[in-house]
Order: sequence, then C-alpha cells, then structure tokens
Amino acid sequence: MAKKRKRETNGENIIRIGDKVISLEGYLTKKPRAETTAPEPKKDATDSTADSHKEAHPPKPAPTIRPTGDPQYFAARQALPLWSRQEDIRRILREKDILLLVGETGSGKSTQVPQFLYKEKWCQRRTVRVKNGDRMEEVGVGGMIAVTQPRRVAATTLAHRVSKETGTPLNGDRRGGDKGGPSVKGLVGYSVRFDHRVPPGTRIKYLTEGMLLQELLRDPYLRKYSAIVVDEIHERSVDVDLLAGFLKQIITGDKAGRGGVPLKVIIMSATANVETIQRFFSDVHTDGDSATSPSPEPKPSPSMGYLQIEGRQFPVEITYAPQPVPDVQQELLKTVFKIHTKEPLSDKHGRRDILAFLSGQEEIEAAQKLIEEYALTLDPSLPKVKVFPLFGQLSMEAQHEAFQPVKGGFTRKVVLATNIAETSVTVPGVRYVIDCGKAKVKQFRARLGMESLLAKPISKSSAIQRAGRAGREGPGKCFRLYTKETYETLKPADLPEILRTDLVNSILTMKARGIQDVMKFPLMDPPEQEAVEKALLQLNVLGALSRDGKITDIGRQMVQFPLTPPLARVLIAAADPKYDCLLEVIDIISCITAGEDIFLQLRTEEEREEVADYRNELFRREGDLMTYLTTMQLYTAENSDRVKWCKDRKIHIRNMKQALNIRKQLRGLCVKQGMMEQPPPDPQPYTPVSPQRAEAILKCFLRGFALKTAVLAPDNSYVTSYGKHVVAIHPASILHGRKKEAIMYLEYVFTQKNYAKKVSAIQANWITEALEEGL
Ligand SMILES: Nc1ncnc2c1ncn2[C@@H]1O[C@H](COP(=O)(O)OP(=O)(O)OP(=O)(O)O)[C@@H](O)[C@H]1O
Repeated sequence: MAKKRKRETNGENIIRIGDKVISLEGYLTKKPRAETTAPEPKKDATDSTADSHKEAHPPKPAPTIRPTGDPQYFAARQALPLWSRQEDIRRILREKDILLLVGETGSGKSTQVPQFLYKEKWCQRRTVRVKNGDRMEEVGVGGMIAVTQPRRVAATTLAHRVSKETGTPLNGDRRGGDKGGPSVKGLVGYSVRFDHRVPPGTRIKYLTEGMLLQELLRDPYLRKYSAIVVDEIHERSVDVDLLAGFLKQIITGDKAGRGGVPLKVIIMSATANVETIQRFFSDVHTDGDSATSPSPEPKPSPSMGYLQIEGRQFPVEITYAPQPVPDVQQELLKTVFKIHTKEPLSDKHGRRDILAFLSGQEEIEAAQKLIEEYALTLDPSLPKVKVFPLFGQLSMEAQHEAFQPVKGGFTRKVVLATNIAETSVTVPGVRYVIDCGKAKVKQFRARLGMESLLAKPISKSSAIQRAGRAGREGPGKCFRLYTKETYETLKPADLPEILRTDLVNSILTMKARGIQDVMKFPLMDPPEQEAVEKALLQLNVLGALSRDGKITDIGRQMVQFPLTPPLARVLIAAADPKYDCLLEVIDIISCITAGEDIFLQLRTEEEREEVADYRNELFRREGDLMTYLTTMQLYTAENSDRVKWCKDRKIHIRNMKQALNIRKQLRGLCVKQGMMEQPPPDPQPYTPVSPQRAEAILKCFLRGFALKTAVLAPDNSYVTSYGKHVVAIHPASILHGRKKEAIMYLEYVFTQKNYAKKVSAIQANWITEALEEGL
C-alpha cells in the first residue's frame, strides 16, 4: 500500500470504491453540513400483534417425557414452561427451517431448546458430496447446534449450567455421562474470546455472536452445524444483525455448499420485535453476490414457524419509586440496606441475594465503595454483605466470581452489574433486582467521526429483561428506581446498534465474507448510505479495500485480529520492517483496549501529590500512547509486587491484568501469523524507548488514525483535519493544556464538549504522509 495513488481531478476530490463514487470533500477540506439523527425504532418490542401469528397448532397436553442427564436437575427442568412444549418445538423444526420462539424470561429457552433438539434425526452429522472447484468431494455436514449469546459471560455460564444438567463434563474428559449409563464424551462446549472449551463429541456449543461471525469467515456454509440458535435477538447488536443476514443468505441459498443439507435457525427472545424478524426472514433479498439480480417482489417465507410460550416459572413483584429519585446512588444504597435489614437471607427456594443494575464501571465502583463502607456500620447481629462488581471489562475470572455462592453462610451477596447481566444470565441466589433505569449507550456520528458514550434511560425491553433476573430460582422482587410514569415514557426497544455505530468493522466483515455490494446485504435495519460510504472510504484509507471495493490481503489479515480495523491496521504496519515495532505496539494496544483508562482519575490535590513522583516516571512528552507503553514496560519488568506497584501509581489493577491477557493473546496471534518470533518471557529489563523509535511507533499509529488528527490553529485551538471541527484535549490526557504543532487522537468523544482522548503529539507533515500512503 506504500505506493501513492492519484486522486481523480475532475474539479473535485473523489475516489471510486467498487461501484461507489465517494467525495473526499470534508476529509481534507471543510464542507459544512447539518447533522442528522438516526431514526427511531419502528415497532414496540412487546408488540401485542404477535398473538395473531401464534403457531396454528393448539398446544398439546404435556407429555410425560423423562429428562435425560443428571437427575438432580429433573424436577427443576420439568417445571419450566418450555418443558411441556418440547414436542411442538421438535415438530415445527421437522417441518420448517426457521423457528421464532418467544417465551418469557426464565422460561427455559437458552438451556432447554438445544437439549430438546440434538437427538433429532435432522441434527445428526451426515456425509455428503459437495463441489470443490472442478471436482466433487465428500464432507461431513451438521451434527452440532450453535447457541449464540450477546456476551461472553452468558455463553460460559449457560454452558456450565447445561453441562451440569446433561451430566457431561465441559473439560472433555470421559468421566461424565448419564448416571449409570455408558460413559460419554463431552456434550456441551463453549467458545468465547480468551477461552474455548469444546470437548470431543460436543453437540451443543454456546458462543458469542462475534465468535460465530469469525467461524463464518473460515466456514461460509457453517458445515459443522445442523442448527444455529440465535438467542436474545432483541439486543440487536451489530454482530447479531450481521449474523441474521448471513443466516438468511444460507437458508435462502441453494444449499449446494452444504451438500443439500438444510441449516435450521431458531431465533429466541423474551422481548423480540416479532414483526421485524418475521418480515426480515419472509422477504428474500438478493445479496448482490449471487448470479441473480434483485427481485422486485418479496418471495414467500422460506418456511418459518412461530411459537409463543406463555408463563414464567416464578412471579416477580415490581415496585416503582413513588416520586422521581434525585440521587440514584443514595437511593440504591437505601434500597440495598432496606432489603438487607428487612428481608430474610434465604427461604425454601434457596438464597435471597441482590442484583443491582447501574449504568457503567465508574458508577459500579462508586456504589461498591458506598455499600462496603455502610455495611461496616451495621449491627453485628445482621448478616454480612459481600459486593461483587460485574461489567464487561472485568476478566472472565472476576466476572465468574459473581456467579459463585458467597462464602460464609451468614452473608448476603450484592452483585452490581451493567447491562452485561441483563439478558440470558441466571445469577445464582438472586431474588431481588434493583434497576437504576439507565445504561451507557454508544452513539457514533458518522459525519463527525465522533462517538459519545452517555448514560441514557433504558428501554422497556431492557426493564423487562432486568426484572426477569429476579424470578429464576424462586419468586422475586424488582425495585425500579424510577416512577411508573417514567416507565411508561420509555422507548419500547433500543435503537439497533447498527444505526448508531461506526460501520467500519461490520463492512470489513461483510467484505471478508465475499459480499461485494454491501448496500444489498440483507439487514433488518439498513444503515444510511452516507454512513456506509464513510466506512468504505475509511477502509480504503486503511488499505483494507482496493479502489475497486475488493478486500485486499491486508484487509484479510486485519479480520484475523479481535481489534477494530484501525487498530488491526496499526498492528500490521508495526510488523512492516519499515517500522519494526510490533512488541511496543502490542503493549500500547493492550493498554488501550483493556477497559476504562488504566490510570485512575486523581480527584484531590492530595492524591495528585501522592502519586506525582511515581507517575512522572511513566509520563512521556510524546503523549498518552508512549506513556501507556512505558507503563506496560515497567509493569512487566516489575517482578516483586505488581499490586503494590499499581497502587503506588494509582493504576487500575484489574484493567492492567486484563491488558496482560490481551497482550498475551495478540502476541500469540502475531506469532501464529508469522509476523514475529516468539518473544522472550517476562520480566525483561526496562529500556526507555528512544525518540526515533517513538517516532516510528507514532507513525505506525497514523496508519490507522490519519483521519483522527488535528492541527494547531493561529488562535491556539486544535482544528481537526477531517471536517475542520474544533476539538479540545481531554483533561485526562497528559497533553491537556499543551500546545503542539499537531495531534493524533484515538478517540473523539462528546460528553460536555468535543474532546480528543488518547492523544499524541505529532508533526503536521506526518498526516499527509500517512494519508498519501493510504490513498
Ligand atoms: N447458571 C444457572 N444457575 C442456576 N439456575 C439456572 C442457571 N441457568 C439457568 N438456570 C435455571 O434455568 C431456568 C431457565 O433458564 P434459561 O436461561 O433457559 O431461561 P430463558 O428462557 O432463556 O431466560 P432468558 O430469556 O431470561 O434468557 C432459570 O430460570 C433458572 O431457574
């Protein structure tokens, strides 16, 4: 990609990518335009019209089916509302390829459906003949069921639960098996980032949507699988929308790639927008890659069944705040201790623990501190309180702690979670839910290339899901820290992520999967054309797409990394002998992708004085990226007490550990891809990076972030190179208040003001160099 490419010069800056002609106006020059907002969701998530589509067959009387697996779970499984409908589920799927299954939270969808299906005839592995180039070859198709989850913690906890119910080991040894029956290999497995447990013989595999998308790149017909269960579709992450598009292509395609074996798709949720899903799977789009041209007439549904299962296992009593709550943290504290002091610790159903939903990591950590401090003042005759935080950036081990029974019998567990625990999961012991009514939502403004992360009111769908976490092991209670009137004003569902996110990643995934015309890819809610064009252009600048819109070798290499395309591009540039700084770049990327900032915010002058000397050792005048590098290098060189090392510098211990995990994974991937030799083990002596090497590292980052740069204007403000907006350096950056010739920033966020975050000082001419290298 090093060669310079000429832009078309018919009077304006334009570039052709495939069949798109995109203007470069505004990237290098100003082009004022009004901003638009993304459209509202079209339909209520809890749409009552769903009833009119109910399965035509009346429910059959509950057959007396004996569960298989571990007998200690028989009674609980038989009590689930889904249990008596298992024959209906099997019957529909014998006849049809798609089933939309709507059942209340806790009715047994995620745990039972795959168990109902894996013994079905259509679910057995078959050997078929498929075309490979000019010749026919024999391949195995089917045998496994994939169950996708929006989050890692849901995939792993469900796999643990189902492996217990089936009485088969997750670690793949042969000691398990139905009691008294023949020994079996593993039946259940899971696959999430950093962790895969797929024992030999696995028939039911829980995995994140992202992992299945990765598998699709390697196996476009999903030949391993007989069925894909898309669980919690209502969350409408970009990944699940892409997955739905790919699945639609497979089920409506000619099945030759699967040797004629159909792939069954089961879509599940408690709060799905039934109409949107039915409409999506009913009309057959043409994906633009097939030989046929788009059909003007929607074709009939490719064999879709719908089943709505009423009833929940246990009731959940909902209480609203009588009036608006001025201070949510205070109200949370009051509610936790009201429950704790007034309600029993357990009953005949088991423990009665608390799960509270807060908007983000910061709020959780603040609440944890408040609750722990207050708990110390309690009467010693009362049970103790043990708080567990639960948010996405925690390591999997730390997340799993919240799912363990609390140690010490006379103790109540209080789990403080983000919406990571909102769907799919059962947190054992939880019978009380406290819902603060907010969640941090990412919103990307394509035109500005800017992302905001603001706490916003949740949707009704989320509120229902949150309450659903309380009634899973016995009758539960949900305390909503907002009024009934506020609840009524909540939107039925959240805006699908694809309409409010940077599309660069999604489009690269489509291209890697061979989709040429991304505008024709089937999506439930297609994004605006302008957002797609911006993403195409950015991918071209990154060198991931050629000018004719095809994915390049670099693009193909980029999708192998669990990173955003700009960061993946930086990583690949770092392996180029011209820059040769892969280990350093991995260290920096690990720190910036490990969660919220690894540097804790210093709130008081005292705190600042306390850490000043320590932190000065880490700071580099080149800015935040080089500071992260020094921090990681010194941290890994430390071989006595890393916890103390972090505490002295007010560095987030958990995030630093997570950064180490990411570093290990990225190093492993780079070795596997032949980008570097196995690096020497830690600890390595610390050697400061020379200014020349720092320049190479920053230039490498510019390969991914040339469009995220700003130049100092005569009035001392920073003006972005793309769009010409004024941006300020965020107070958390070490370059805050400094005047540099030009800056590069990895994030552009809107909170109270437009802020550049993760900032580095660069030279203005490096920007043009990097852009020319890309174009
Ligand atoms: N990890 C677990 N520990 C204890 N009980 C569990 C666990 N997972 C599931 N269960 C039990 O199985 C029941 C059914 O769970 P399942 O996840 O299958 O329901 P669901 O219909 O998929 O719910 P949701 O829509 O809320 O995800 C739960 O209500 C709970 O009683």
